[in-house]
Amino acid sequence: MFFDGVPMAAPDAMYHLKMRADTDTHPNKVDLGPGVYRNEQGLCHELKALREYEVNTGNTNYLNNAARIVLGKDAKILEFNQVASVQTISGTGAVHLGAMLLAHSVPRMSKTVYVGIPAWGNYQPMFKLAGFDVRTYRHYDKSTGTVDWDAVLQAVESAPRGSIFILQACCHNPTAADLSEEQWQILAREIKERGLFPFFDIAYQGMGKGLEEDAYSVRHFAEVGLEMLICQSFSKNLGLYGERVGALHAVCKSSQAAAAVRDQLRFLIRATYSASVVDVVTSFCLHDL
Ligand SMILES: Cc1ncc(COP(=O)(O)O)c(C=O)c1O
Repeated sequence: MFFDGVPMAAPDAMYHLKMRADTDTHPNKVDLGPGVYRNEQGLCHELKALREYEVNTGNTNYLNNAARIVLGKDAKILEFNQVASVQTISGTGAVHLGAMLLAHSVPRMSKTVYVGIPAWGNYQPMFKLAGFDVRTYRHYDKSTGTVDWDAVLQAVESAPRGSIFILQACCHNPTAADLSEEQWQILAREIKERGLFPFFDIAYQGMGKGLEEDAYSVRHFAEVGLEMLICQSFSKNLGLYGERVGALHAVCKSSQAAAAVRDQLRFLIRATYSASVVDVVTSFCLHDL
């Protein structure tokens, strides 16, 4: 009786495409959907960029290494304990937890989120579920095949103070159109001046120009002193899709603020899926980078 009136949920184009691909019986079928490629031996392809990266800290702690990979080995904010990091259920779990944190645990946070379109299809449903008002602007100019920079700037200039901007740090999904370093610098300046909040998603670090170059935006924003969230996925770059390995980092202004944000994240994780499983699947991968 209660469930009788439940309508079907909104269709998901990706899900239907996957269903059709799964049932396709073509003998030469190749599934490129999940963004994890296998080599001739059927093993996950390891990226050179990752193999070359060394975490010379002598520290095998997963979260510490994950933070160093995205923020840089010598990031001052890490030294000063200004970053609250938690393990998440991959990149998607990081975006979800980040949205929950901003919605429920940060009293001063705005309820308005900006997303440049086209975008990864999960941002809008996740932020709407968390109670945000999602506004869109044009990220991509089809006629030039590049970022619609004027539209990006216009969105930033017209957004109410405190608005959240979802930013893909590299390898933009689905357009592959990334901002240049100079554009990231301008954007950081604008975001800072206008009191906006950057919400970074980095799901492909190492798969664009290189592990360090792909994190330029995040590191620059940290360097100029912006608070932000960073959603990190190791699904594609470490070939750990099935294991759901990710992290959420909150860059704060002080170690005291970071401790409080970490505690709020602990609370949200406990209320959602109980615990983070740190150092189980992952430490061996990151240790060997
Ligand atoms: C831009 C972007 N962010 C986040 C994710 C989520 O990644 P994960 O598979 O680690 O949940 C994806 C996956 O396709 C993505 O393309």
